[in-house]
Amino acid sequence: MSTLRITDGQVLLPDMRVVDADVLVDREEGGILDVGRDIDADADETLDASGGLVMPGLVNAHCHVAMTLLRGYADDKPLDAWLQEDIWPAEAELTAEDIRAGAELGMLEMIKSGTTAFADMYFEVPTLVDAVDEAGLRARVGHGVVTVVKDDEGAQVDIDESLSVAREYDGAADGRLSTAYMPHSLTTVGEEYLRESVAEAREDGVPVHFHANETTDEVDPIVDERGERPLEYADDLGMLRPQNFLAHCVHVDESEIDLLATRGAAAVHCPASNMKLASGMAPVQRMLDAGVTVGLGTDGAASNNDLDMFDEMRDAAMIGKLAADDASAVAAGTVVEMATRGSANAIGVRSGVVEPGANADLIVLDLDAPHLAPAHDLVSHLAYAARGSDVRHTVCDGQVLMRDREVLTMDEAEVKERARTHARDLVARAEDA
Ligand SMILES: N[C@@H](CCSC[C@H]1O[C@@H](n2cnc3c(=O)[nH]cnc32)[C@H](O)[C@@H]1O)C(=O)O
Ligand SMILES: [Zn+2]
Repeated sequence: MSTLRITDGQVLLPDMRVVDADVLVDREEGGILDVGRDIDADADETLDASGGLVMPGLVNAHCHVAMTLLRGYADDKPLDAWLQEDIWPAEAELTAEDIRAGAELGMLEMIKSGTTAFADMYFEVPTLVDAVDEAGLRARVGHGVVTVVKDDEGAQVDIDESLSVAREYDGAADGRLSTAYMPHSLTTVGEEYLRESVAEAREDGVPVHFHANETTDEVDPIVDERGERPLEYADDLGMLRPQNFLAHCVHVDESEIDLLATRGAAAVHCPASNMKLASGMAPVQRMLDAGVTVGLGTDGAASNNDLDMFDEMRDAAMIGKLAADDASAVAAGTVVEMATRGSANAIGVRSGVVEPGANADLIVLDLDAPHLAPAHDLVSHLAYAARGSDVRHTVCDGQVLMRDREVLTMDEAEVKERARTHARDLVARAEDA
């Protein structure tokens, strides 16, 4: 066996207690072996965590990672106009090389800000799979399907692509990659297409991930046309099942919250995107109280505009209190749980906790910054004061991806330069089209 020992730090345990301990990791299997003060083992590699907090890597449960290329390209518009006027025309020009450049930039940002696993809905999944493999992260990936603007043949091609990449790449990158079938939303994919394709995914045991109840503009037409709530419709289509996870869930009523809880489908809260597009305030505390699994995601960088999950935790706590009109709602421990175990459960990976048997997806946060002094309560700091730039080391699947703020799996300067070039050319093509 080959081992990694993370030494001399404090460790955040699954019950949110912080203790002085080392963590021993199996580098080959990529799992956590032991957590404790007196582990009796010589390790092949060590990582110094003195003055730091060892904690689970954050899990970004809803993202479009290559959208980093469109960061700052179109802001200050509601969802509909933003997608139709700016984002979709630009995305129509995307090439596989663009996706690769954008995905590498996004993963560089994730590794540097302490995210070790993510769920991604986008195009050119085989290219993303390669990029994830090289970056060393863990991901559940899928091809986003939109049928409404396509003829029947085009719609079928899109669906087949999504189902076939889900089948083909599950378990790739030494098991760090998993997949899902990803119809974009209940309004952008037609009913018959959804009914058939979701049944097919289910037969194959493939999870389903989609955007749901993000804006009232998306909810109202379903209610008007069908006389039922969107999640009742989704349930009728077989889309609310335990492995499945829904992005946003902003405008959900009590009956829909109950449906999520009883069916066991997870919600992924995306507070920054919901605020920026003025989509609304998700009833996060009510979903948690009802027993819904809630994860946390950034959504794409074009509606956030970064992929820093520490930012997202703070946003979730803040908007969660406003939504509940209660300062005790969505408390510090709740958002930390949401960004770690909640997200991991939502996307179906055994990460998000520092305990023996879990995936060795860990980060070490440097506690030395002025904004982290004094240290009355480290869980409070994680939710309200820490930043992605406080992350010192990042480990995924037992491999050190960043040591002392140096990313080992990518050339940072090259990745940034390539992304700048691809973004500039992409926007020029979109504006010529
Ligand atoms: N194959 C589809 C693409 C779907 S990928 C997923 C899509 O989600 C879009 N997207 C990004 N953020 C959001 C959001 O907040 N709500 C809904 N869609 C979003 C993103 O721009 C991308 O087009 C097609 O042919 O158009
Ligand atoms: Zn999204």
